[in-house]
Amino acid sequence: MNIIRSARFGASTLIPKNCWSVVRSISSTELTKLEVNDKTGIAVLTLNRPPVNSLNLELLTDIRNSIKDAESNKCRGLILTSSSNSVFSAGLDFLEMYQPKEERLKSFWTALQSTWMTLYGSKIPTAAAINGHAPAGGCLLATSCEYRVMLPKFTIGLNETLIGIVAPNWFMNSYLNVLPRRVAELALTQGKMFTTAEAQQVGLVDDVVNTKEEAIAKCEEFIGLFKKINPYARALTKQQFRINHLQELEQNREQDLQAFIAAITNPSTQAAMGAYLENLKKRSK
Ligand SMILES: CCCCCCCC/C=C\CC(=O)SCCNC(=O)CCNC(=O)[C@H](O)C(C)(C)COP(=O)(O)OP(=O)(O)OC[C@H]1O[C@@H](n2cnc3c(N)ncnc32)[C@H](O)[C@@H]1OP(=O)(O)O
Repeated sequence: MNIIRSARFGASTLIPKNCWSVVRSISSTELTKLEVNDKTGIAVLTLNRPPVNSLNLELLTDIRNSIKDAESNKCRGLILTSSSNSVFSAGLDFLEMYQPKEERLKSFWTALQSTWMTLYGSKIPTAAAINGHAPAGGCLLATSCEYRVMLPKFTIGLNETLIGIVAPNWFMNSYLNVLPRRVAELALTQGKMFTTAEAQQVGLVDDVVNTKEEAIAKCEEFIGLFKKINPYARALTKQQFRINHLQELEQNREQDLQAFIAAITNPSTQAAMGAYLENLKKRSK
């Protein structure tokens, strides 16, 4: 086969010459698809864990690997979106946290920490095309990006207090990176889920559009703003804004893990989570 190398996005990428297409798959798993537009160099990472993209150990691991793949392929930016028409991500998978096995619980939280650090600290521009509901961990993914655009009539927010759990510092820091302190405090203490319109009003999302295609185009527009900016200067500037939050978790990973295990395995948390889950199941019937 006639193979050429893509000099633009990394020398290791092999492209069959006769099948050159604008959108090319970089990597894909059962749960995620990472595609790059060869014209723009912008990658789209689609979460694909039906029905609601709840974040379990495997999905978190695939998301982290995909971000690394986008970086190592020298993509010019990364857009996160969902294959669902109604849910961006339902947040952490309750089945990982309800009546858990300790070893799996540890791996799960460690994967979440790593995924967050990789996304929040990514050197390339990141954007979220929020084409569905984004509660809790879904909101964390979105707020870890640099730009958010959302479709109408969905909801987004950190609703942990409603479930009887406390969002860790780094969840709060991601929120505080986009929301004024008072708005964040009020929202977090109430477990508020913002409608799309409310989210735009408080600045939780930057833009609202009607379709997923428009959302991706808006994200591309945002990433395009950096076309003429030196990527090294851009990355270091972003890092200076985020380094304290990243270091705070990096230096306290073990304590954070132990705090999570203690909080989740506490009988009252398990009872609250069980009741929440039951309610969720009832609602979905
Ligand atoms: C260091 C200090 C201590 C740390 C403490 C822990 C901190 C971290 C804690 C939490 C972060 C989280 O992310 S917890 C997850 C929070 N997520 C939610 O509350 C969302 C719940 N889901 C919904 O509201 C809705 O499902 C939806 C709006 C996202 C979509 O609604 P829709 O009507 O489209 O779908 P259904 O409700 O019918 O759901 C379909 C199906 O999926 C199951 N489901 C939904 N969400 C989850 C989930 N997060 N995990 C696992 N499963 C989920 C739902 O039960 C349905 O299942 P069945 O079809 O089997 O009934």
